[in-house]
Amino acid sequence: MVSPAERARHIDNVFSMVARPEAEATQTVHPEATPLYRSWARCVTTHGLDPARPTPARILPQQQVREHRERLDDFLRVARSGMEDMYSRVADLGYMLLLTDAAGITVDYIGNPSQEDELRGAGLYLGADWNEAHAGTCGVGTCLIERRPITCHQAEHFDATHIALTCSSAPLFDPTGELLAVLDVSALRSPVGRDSQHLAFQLACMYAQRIEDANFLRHFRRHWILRLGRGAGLVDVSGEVIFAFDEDGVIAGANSGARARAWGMAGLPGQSPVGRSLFELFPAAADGIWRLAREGRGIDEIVLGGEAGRRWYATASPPRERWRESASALGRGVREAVDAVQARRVGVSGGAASLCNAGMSGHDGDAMPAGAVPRDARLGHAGAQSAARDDALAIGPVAARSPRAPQAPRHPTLDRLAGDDPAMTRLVAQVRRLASWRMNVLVHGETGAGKEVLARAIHAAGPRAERPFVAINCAAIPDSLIESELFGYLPGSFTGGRAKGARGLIQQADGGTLFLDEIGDMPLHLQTRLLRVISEGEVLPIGADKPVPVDLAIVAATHRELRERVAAGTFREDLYYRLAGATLRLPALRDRADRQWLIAQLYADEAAAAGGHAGITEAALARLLAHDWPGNLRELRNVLRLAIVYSGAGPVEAEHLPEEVGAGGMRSGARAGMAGGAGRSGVASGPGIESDAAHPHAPDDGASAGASSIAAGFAASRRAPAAGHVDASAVSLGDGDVHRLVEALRRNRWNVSTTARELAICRATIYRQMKRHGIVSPNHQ
Ligand SMILES: Nc1ncnc2c1ncn2[C@@H]1O[C@H](COP(=O)(O)OP(=O)(O)OP(=O)(O)O)[C@@H](O)[C@H]1O
Repeated sequence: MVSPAERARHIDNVFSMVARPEAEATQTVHPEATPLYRSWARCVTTHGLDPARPTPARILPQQQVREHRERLDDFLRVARSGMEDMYSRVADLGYMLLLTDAAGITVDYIGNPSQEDELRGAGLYLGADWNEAHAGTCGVGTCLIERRPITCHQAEHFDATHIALTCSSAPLFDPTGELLAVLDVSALRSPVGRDSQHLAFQLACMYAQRIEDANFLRHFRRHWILRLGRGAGLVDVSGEVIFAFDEDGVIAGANSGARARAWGMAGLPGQSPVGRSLFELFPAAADGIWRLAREGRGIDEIVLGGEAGRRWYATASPPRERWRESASALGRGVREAVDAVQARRVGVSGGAASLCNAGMSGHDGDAMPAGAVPRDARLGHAGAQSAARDDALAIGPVAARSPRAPQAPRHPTLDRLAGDDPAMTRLVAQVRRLASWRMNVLVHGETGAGKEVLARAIHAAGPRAERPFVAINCAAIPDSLIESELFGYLPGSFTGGRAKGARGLIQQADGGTLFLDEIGDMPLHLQTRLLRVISEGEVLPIGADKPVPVDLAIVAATHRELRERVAAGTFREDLYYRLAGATLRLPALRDRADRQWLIAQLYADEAAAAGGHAGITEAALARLLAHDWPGNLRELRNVLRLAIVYSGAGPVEAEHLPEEVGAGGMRSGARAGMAGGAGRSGVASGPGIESDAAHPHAPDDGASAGASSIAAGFAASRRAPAAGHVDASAVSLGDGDVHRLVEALRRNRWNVSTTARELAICRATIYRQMKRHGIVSPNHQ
């Protein structure tokens, strides 16, 4: 209990400190407590709080607490297991734990049930509001503002009702770097000395990091993971630095440690590493990282190049989710499949592996492009594989003796982009003509159709090939960071910036190509600044008063219909015309006549990376050709990669493919027809003259209308909303994402949790999207 005399002393102290100049006041306190005294000043001047007028704990009603909890969704489950573990270590010391969201509302708590009344009275309870504006200076509220761990011990609280408490709080960030929650360890009673809380503070930091990393790994469960640490012993379980990357080595996510250190480690100026290639960041370690990732080996020591060539220990692991999902779908042990591949890789003789090699012997063991193997050799190989297997090979084996040397992924050049698809051939021919001109290019195409691959090929084919290619995903960078990422900033121009300032991505692309992916998602105010960059040829970093000249070729890409966005007023028309010097439309994979060629190309790539493989049977190829590939080339690559693993030493057979591949999904053209022509291909010389006549290979709307039951469902929904159908008036049918969402919901019988897991987004997002687009489950109509 706090005595009246202690209260009075505290109130006097707060008033006298707040009345003094900040520099003078903070000199009198523990250096780690200075943010708390800044908070006292804010409480008086900004929040209008009075330490003499106690504010009782504000506990939100259950319904509101539920809403706050729902917004955090799966994260809460991850956090809960971390909290339970932490609580088991601190319960005996009289501590309890709170988890608040970014608004300071307590969304979870664990405390001693026998103290419940006392904890509730002190606000250490579910639903309590610890936002500084309400509760005054406190661990959670001040941590939310400072965005760093903090201890608020006893009389460092602002409100006299809290001065018996001690609280240590640490922030948790989501995978994009947005503040998500605060983990707090508090006690009703504690020794007077602040140092007594040192261990509680360290535990809060450690568990916050663990929970954050667990959430990061859950979020990126479909990505490859690279962990780096300074000590070999711990890196496997708790890398200080974690990157998630895709099959091309492009970084999709970086944990707090990686965001803070990536560029220091690489010896380059500070920017978000997201969207960069790991191999661009750490060229010296590229081979080592790739080998670790591919071969799933244990911990390796690598030299990254930056930080004066310091050594780091690294582990890399393959995507967790894809393996698990497919393992259960195919009813087969992952271990067994991986072992088979590894046996082949290390050249285990005997059994299927040697038979596979024997079948290849007439070809000197060289890696052959898939599909280039003579027919009789393929049949001979298939016969050697298994007498019981009567399915002939449609795509031949890739030699086991010449695995692709571990290396950074290669980007296909223009001549590798098209087989005999007339629209793609025409597109490539036109890109060749465009490449030597200084013209901005806008690429339309569905997700995974190869927009970035095309952008890189354009860059590589032009006079800027030796200069930088800088890619930025406008949708992946949080709004709060995109401006500084793009334009850079001068020292001290915003809170949280680096002391030395940083060059923006635009400046880094000077002389080369800037690839702006998902340009349709760029916020309007940044569109205005980008327009200036393009029209004036100069960039104004944040905090600068003089612009810096830049020479850029810009390739922008989007899966949205930008012209619709212009019409809706969400995309600047003048910027659209600046970007669309030439507009290229990449066809969807299902619309391409060279599908088989592409399957062979990607298979050859994947098989070589796996150290050789035995080919693809005709039955499997038939399924691959029949599939409608909503995820386009990215999906194809993933399916082939996994099939190679599952098929072990034998060829890929139909059973090695995920169930949905070629199992009678929507047929070619249907989805593209509904998606407002996103699947059309061709090139127009300017945005104004694009028309269907310019796209002889555009899908025929008539043919697509009745194509499948799902398409028919959509057609019906245009006429009258029906059970399980979208209210078409509320939906932009040009938006492929909406279709994908509805399809996923249907596939999962409108189970939002299962759909959320499948699409790797949180349930709250799905509910939001359903509401926004008027998607109603049949159960609720
Ligand atoms: N022509 C190609 N040859 C080989 N692989 C390709 C080709 N085009 C695309 N890919 C593969 O498909 C994947 C997706 O390609 P890319 O990232 O260029 O697609 P995107 O259209 O930019 O996707 P998003 O819309 O999601 O940004 C790449 O990782 C690459 O492996």
